[in-house]
Amino acid sequence: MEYAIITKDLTKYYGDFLAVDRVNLRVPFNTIYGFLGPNGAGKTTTIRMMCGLTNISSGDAIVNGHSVRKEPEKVKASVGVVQDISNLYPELTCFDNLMFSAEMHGVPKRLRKERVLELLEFFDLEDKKDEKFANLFRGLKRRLTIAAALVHKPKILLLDEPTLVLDVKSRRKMWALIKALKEEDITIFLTSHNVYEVSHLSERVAVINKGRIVAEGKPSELKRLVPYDETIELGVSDPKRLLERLKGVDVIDRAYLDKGTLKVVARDSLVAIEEISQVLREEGIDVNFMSLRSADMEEVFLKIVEGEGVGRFKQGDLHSQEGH
Ligand SMILES: Nc1ncnc2c1ncn2[C@@H]1O[C@H](COP(=O)(O)OP(=O)(O)OP(=O)(O)O)[C@@H](O)[C@H]1O
Repeated sequence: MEYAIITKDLTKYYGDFLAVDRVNLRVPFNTIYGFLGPNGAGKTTTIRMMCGLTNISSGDAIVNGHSVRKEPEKVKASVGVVQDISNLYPELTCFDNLMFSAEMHGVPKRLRKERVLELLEFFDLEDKKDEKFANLFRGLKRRLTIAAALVHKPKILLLDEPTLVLDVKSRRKMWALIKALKEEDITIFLTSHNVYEVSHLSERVAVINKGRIVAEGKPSELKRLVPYDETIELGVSDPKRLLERLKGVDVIDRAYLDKGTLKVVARDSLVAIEEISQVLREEGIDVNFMSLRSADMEEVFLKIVEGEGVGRFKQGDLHSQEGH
């Protein structure tokens, strides 16, 4: 099988500090590949090495068939990269930002406008064309930043924490866009520290902790290891009444009371929140708090390290892929 990205003992030292330790990954073409890890695990550093934004200390990455060490220019032409901080200009309009990005990426002048309009349409930003980047809401800013990384039609998109600090709705919109990009034959390598997000979006997942890959496999294998469902947590004036009313709601899988807090697990949390809000209004129940949480990374690592029900989802599985 041909791979979009192969890393071979990819390693990074910052001075004496080992930030990424012999990482070996294989990302097939036309997949969404999730790279999961807590803060400081080495996700950003790995992405930056993959596209030549930071030097590799040892090992190499082969991206779209090109070695980052030997052919960095070919790698740069093959990838779009979106880091957590946007590189766009606040005072420029969306259109001008994309035009400038097209120029920077070497898109021939005669093709730029057409490409930019195409991207504005794809990212549902046509009505923001003449709006300054600074005036956009966060979710739209993130969308435009991704659009800017795609001006040169790269085959591979590296996305660093694409939904960090987005609200629930913007996050869902971003997920839909990421899936739509895959349909355009773009391979997506995305980092996240959100277990639910990575499991929901990706076809394969690698887990990194303290610079080392601790597990690799399919999300279903990860799910066996850690229950990563999102839970809606509610503090309300009449939890029993609310619980009773939620029993017949189709999208809700489980609802239960835990020390006075109502916990709800649903197939689609966003739809469930809308349904719950409706019931709250109808019943005149007051809300003290409502939050959404998924399994945190600490739980994930404890389970992986303890080897609880690890099954095939292990570092070893990574090597067994090579035979296929
Ligand atoms: N320029 C640098 N100089 C020294 N140490 C660095 C540098 N950049 C990152 N590090 C360290 O390397 C480790 C990995 O950082 P990295 O940013 O790659 O992690 P991450 O998984 O992306 O985390 P986050 O989600 O917090 O960005 C961290 O311990 C970080 O403090």
